[in-house]
Amino acid sequence: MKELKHLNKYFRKYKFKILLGIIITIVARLFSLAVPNYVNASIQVIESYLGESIELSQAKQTLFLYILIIVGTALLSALFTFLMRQTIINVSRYIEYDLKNEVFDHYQILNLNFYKKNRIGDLMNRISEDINQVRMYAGPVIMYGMNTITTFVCVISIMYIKAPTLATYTLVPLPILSVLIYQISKIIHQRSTKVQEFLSTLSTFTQESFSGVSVIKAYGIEPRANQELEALALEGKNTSMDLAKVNAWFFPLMILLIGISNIIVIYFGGKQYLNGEIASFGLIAEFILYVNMLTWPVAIVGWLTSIVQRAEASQKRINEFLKVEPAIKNEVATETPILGNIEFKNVTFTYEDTNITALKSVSFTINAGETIAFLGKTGSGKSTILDLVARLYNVSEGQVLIDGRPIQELNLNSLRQAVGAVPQDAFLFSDTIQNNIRFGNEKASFDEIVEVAKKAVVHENIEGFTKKYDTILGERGITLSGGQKQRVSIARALLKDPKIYLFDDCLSAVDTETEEEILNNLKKVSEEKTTLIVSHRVSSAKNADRIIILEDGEILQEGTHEQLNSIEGYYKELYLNQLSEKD
Ligand SMILES: Nc1ncnc2c1ncn2[C@@H]1O[C@H](COP(=O)(O)OP(=O)(O)OP(=O)(O)O)[C@@H](O)[C@H]1O
Repeated sequence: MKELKHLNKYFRKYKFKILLGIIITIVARLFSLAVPNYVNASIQVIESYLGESIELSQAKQTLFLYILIIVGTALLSALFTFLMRQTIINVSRYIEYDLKNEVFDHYQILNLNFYKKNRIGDLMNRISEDINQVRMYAGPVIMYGMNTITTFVCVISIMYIKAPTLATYTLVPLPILSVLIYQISKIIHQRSTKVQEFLSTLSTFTQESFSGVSVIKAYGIEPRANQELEALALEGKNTSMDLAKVNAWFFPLMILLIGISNIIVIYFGGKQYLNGEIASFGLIAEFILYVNMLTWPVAIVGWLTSIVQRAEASQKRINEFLKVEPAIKNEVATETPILGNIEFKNVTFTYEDTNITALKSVSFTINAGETIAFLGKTGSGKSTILDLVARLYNVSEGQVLIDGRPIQELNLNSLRQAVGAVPQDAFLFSDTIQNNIRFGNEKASFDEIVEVAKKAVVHENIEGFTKKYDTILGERGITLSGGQKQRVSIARALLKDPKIYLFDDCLSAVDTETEEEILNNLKKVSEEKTTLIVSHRVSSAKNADRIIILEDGEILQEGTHEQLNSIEGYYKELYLNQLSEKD
């Protein structure tokens, strides 16, 4: 129960609702307790009439009254049972909502390394399936737990007050039932965990097959994919059958034990009645009803125990992530305006997960308003520089300074607001094109969106779609070409109108003519902005104020196009190569 303590703050938050729920539960049970008593009383009325101690009309009148009481209390009990669910189950839904928000908010502040270390499926599972298990603890366990305790205390007390010997005989099978159900619940739990794990494997497999369907088809490996799925499905069938077998024992066992208890009541009750130890056989009927009232709570004890165990395991998984401290924290409460001067002072950066040192003692200065291009072979550290400017990671050694201040002394929000990043793999949401661009500035008008789309040279493409800017993208809609995606992503950054632009190889899928047009537009837009362009093409870099060539995380060359072109080296070679390719 150590892990579940995390929920105490929520229990405190909803304490009045929970208290009300508990009171309602007790009231509901008390009303239901009236039924067996009046069934007994009704039988006694019939006994009295048969014994000729009361008249028929009097018997009818009393019976009518008792039946009204039985129906009335049953209805009231049903009403309060409904209210019980409405209060306690609602509280569990509130707690589920709060916990989901807490976990999601925490996910949001964790940095990219966390997402590298953990699989998306696992993150999704913890925020959905695990929280659902925990909800079962916060709702049904409290509700059925209270119900069980109230029923137990009241029913057993009444039974002992009315007929202690018969009560003892009647209750004997119940602990056996409880232990058996607990054992079965445990096996059910183990086997359903296996089924859950299997379902997770199956959904990962199918999701990958659907996402990679074009590769599967292109390589003609459908039969292999089918075989793999068949093997998985067979395993799934076996695990599900194992679960079904043990599930099949649950209800027959309960019915058997209820039956045994009923027989005990009838046998011993009947004997006692014949011996004159109990006054009326109405009491036997009353006890049969009590036994039936007790059976479900007894059976449920095992079920509740397994829910608590499952919730504890799930909360442990949730707590593991909640305990992860964000590596990048906002340490400055007040906003810090940003002008756009950037300085790298002997920056060394090693990726934690791969231990790759992507940058080795890199130093350069970029003045606000300058455009700098970064070129170099793949893996030379270009994208890493952009990530460090946006403080997606903290540097390992050295310092990144923005406007002369260490980057960690800036308000993180102000920094991220000041940066307009266009990543290498443009990510677009399953939404309209318009909303995808508006992501850069929620308040932008439609005209402003069109204007940036024109600058990113994607307006005409968008106009070509039937629904134009309302075209839905992604899984539910059309798939844009790589170049179109990149340009929508550029439009999004332009709409943000930031102080610093970070363009990470974002024209790689665009033909050179369009590239030129976009670069000309960008030049106008980014005149007063600090612009960092990462590219593999000289055409994207040649107009920059300065070009930095990286190799293996170190600066190899630095200068203007003319300067670098006048000396032998990587840049000139690349320029000549690309020039001849163009010709
Ligand atoms: N998120 C990451 N986790 C671990 N290692 C990384 C990560 N991103 C990059 N690396 C490694 O760091 C090195 C530099 O990568 P980076 O992406 O900065 O290079 P790049 O010059 O932008 O390459 P490209 O031109 O192919 O985009 C590479 O060796 C890469 O494998």
